[in-house]
Amino acid sequence: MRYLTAGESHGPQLTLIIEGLPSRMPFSKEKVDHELARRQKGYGRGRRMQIESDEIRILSGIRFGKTTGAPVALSIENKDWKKWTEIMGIHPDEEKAAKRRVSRPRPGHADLNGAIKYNHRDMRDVLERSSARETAARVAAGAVARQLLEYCGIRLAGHVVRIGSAGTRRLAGWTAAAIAEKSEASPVRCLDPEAEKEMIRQIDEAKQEGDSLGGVVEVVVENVPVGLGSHVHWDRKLDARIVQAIVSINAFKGAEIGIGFEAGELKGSQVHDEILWSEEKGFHRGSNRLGGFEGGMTNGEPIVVRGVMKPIPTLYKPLRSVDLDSKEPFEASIERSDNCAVPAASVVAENVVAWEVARALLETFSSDTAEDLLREVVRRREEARKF
Ligand SMILES: Cc1cc2nc3c(=O)[nH]c(=O)nc-3n(C[C@H](O)[C@H](O)[C@H](O)COP(=O)(O)O)c2cc1C
Ligand SMILES: C=C(O[C@@H]1CC(C(=O)O)=C[C@@H](OP(=O)(O)O)[C@H]1O)C(=O)O
Repeated sequence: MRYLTAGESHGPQLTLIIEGLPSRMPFSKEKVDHELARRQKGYGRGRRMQIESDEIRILSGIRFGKTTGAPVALSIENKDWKKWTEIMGIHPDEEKAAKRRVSRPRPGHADLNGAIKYNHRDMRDVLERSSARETAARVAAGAVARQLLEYCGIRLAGHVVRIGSAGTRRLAGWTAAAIAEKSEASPVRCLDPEAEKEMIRQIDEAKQEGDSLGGVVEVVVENVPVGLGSHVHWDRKLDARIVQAIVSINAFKGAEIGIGFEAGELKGSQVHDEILWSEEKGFHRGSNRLGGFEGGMTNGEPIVVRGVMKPIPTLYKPLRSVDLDSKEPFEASIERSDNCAVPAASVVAENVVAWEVARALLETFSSDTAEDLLREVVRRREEARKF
């Protein structure tokens, strides 16, 4: 299963094509729109999110609420586009476009590297595509994958564990359903009310100072069959593919599985999860510090993955940069921006993880129809329990 996205931040729409979904999978437009709406929310978002109201238009691959097995094409309209038609060159107004030409690279963005690489003197040709607007299409892809996971009884949830210096402790004993319910009720998608208060205070403080904040998000996937991914080759290791998916989200600088980087400070006996057996569960682990993976394969424990997002690079408090034409220094400042998008990015993280798990599911239990897939998943669960 694979997908492609196309679209600029201020172009007419985002386009998504998903290829390789099994046929007869129940498909709900409302569930995709629900994920898109979640991505738009969160404390710290800027004015653009008041303009957009993301929803998908189904263009192909779905009939009567089910996949047909053909490529699924979806689009998401950019409402803001109506104000950008001349500048974006769709109905060209060269004078207006020249006035809005971007010759001043913003630190922390793709602007300068992209301009040199693709030989653009107007960095709008870079920034339009490097914008995190594209994550709306990726969330739509994940929201479709999520419906396949749901069909196979696999549940997924995410939350924010850090914003600035405000953070929560590691979870113990939370189900995905409980994480989803509690995080949904929080403006910063945080499970701890004390940490939530401090996160909001720090976002406000940063905003007042014209600054921005990053943070850490966590995604948990439950009821995963044993053996997704593989130890046999580097690019089949599912933990590695999940890390890649997280770091591919705009502004994400790292990811860890389970206790991740903390493992470097501890002894082996404090890290590895002991293997237990019972009649009811079959083989299972006594703890889940390794986040559901050994040897690049799922071990049946929940997948736990964290990702770190840097602070938003566009600041009201200007940063020094140099003009492309004059080579004169200037101070980069802005018209509008998010000042913290960590809560929104946690929704993106959930959905890119959903995509990778669904992709691995289809590789392990290759099936033309959703019913065949479910049969294979149930069989693997049964075999693992009796092993
Ligand atoms: C949901 C989301 C919203 C974002 N909003 C903004 C924003 O409003 N302003 C901004 O400068 N960067 C924003 N970013 C981050 C930039 O897109 C990102 O830092 C930039 O494209 C450079 O990529 P890199 O940080 O991965 O190197 C956002 C990222 C995400 C995930
Ligand atoms: C449009 C979205 O986020 C945008 C991501 C973004 C960036 O530089 O990444 C910059 C801002 O765009 P604009 O300059 O149009 O306000 C955000 O609003 C979105 O998340 O849908």
